[in-house]
Amino acid sequence: MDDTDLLDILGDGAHGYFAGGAGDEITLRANETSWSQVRLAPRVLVDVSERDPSVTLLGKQRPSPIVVAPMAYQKHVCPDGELASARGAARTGSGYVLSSQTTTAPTVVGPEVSDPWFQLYVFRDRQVSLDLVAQARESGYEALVLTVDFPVAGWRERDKRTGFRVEHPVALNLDGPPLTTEELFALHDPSLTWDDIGAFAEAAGMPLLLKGVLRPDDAERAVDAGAAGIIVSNHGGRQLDTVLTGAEALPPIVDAVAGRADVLVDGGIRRGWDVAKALALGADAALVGRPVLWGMARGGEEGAVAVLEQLHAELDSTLALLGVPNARDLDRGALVSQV
Ligand SMILES: Cc1cc2nc3c(=O)[nH]c(=O)nc-3n(C[C@H](O)[C@H](O)[C@H](O)COP(=O)(O)O)c2cc1C
Ligand SMILES: CCCCCCC(=O)C(=O)O
Repeated sequence: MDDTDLLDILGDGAHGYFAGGAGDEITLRANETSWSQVRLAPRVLVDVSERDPSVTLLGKQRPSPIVVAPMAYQKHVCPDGELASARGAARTGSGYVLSSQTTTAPTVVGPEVSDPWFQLYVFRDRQVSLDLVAQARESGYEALVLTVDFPVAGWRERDKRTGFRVEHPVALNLDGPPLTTEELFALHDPSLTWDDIGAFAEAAGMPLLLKGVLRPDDAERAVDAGAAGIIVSNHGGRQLDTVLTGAEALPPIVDAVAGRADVLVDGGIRRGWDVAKALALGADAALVGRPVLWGMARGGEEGAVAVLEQLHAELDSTLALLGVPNARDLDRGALVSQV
């Protein structure tokens, strides 16, 4: 996809922050290529005249397996910020996760989309995080996504070069001039451990998902700690460079979890057939990040809708051509290694 216009639209600082990854950006690139290396094995002569992309998530039927990933500071992408992405999700039947680094209040975004989830970071001032949990619960969010792959920020050379400064996330109630990403990231609590997860699960009062898990043993520990779901993710290649990709990490995690919790995946999902591959490898849903931001940068809410509509149309085409008309029937039998 030609994205040379994005640098002009966003400028060097914002473009570097939103598009960039950690280190040499090896994982950032691998995220996309590893989906393209998973090969589909279509079945022929199947009646595909009716297709159904719906899936079950947290015990509830959802119209789509596509979920908009939590992403920070969206007013730097387009003036409507998180309202544009949330409305895009609502208009296309996609799921939606609001970042705790939102530039639009959770109370304002929540009513725009059905069954939104709220993503949480744990700050050094734990009360700030607990207040956010209470706010999410009172605003009707369906689930809490606790991101666990950010004890410290990744080594992000683009941000170091540009010194990009961020409009304050509304949920943090900060005064004063905009901060650099490094200053904001320093608010994180690097001492968070498994011992703390139970307390957050209890405070949540709603299903808890852990986002940023890449190992089967950690996934099992998350389930034992009470997680209702796991999001297999390397944070879009923005944390530790050269780690494994979502496509690589997913199958052993699905096997380890063995149906005891929902498993979602993200990183580099760019096409509807990537979504189908994620489901075939055992995911219950797939999150999409940057493509939604690029739609917003080009066309605000309409741009987000266009990106999500295209992903859904590609998924529909994949279900038909693969000979698996119902997304919930996708399994490893649809992949080359199983033929
Ligand atoms: C600009 C940007 C900001 C992000 N902010 C958050 C965040 O606030 N919380 C979080 O859990 N993940 C955050 N992520 C990670 C995404 O939720 C997701 O894991 C990743 O973007 C998926 O990869 P993709 O962009 O290749 O689709 C962010 C990603 C990007 C690109
Ligand atoms: C306390 C600020 C943390 C913001 C992290 C946003 C993010 O996840 C990312 O940039 O990646």
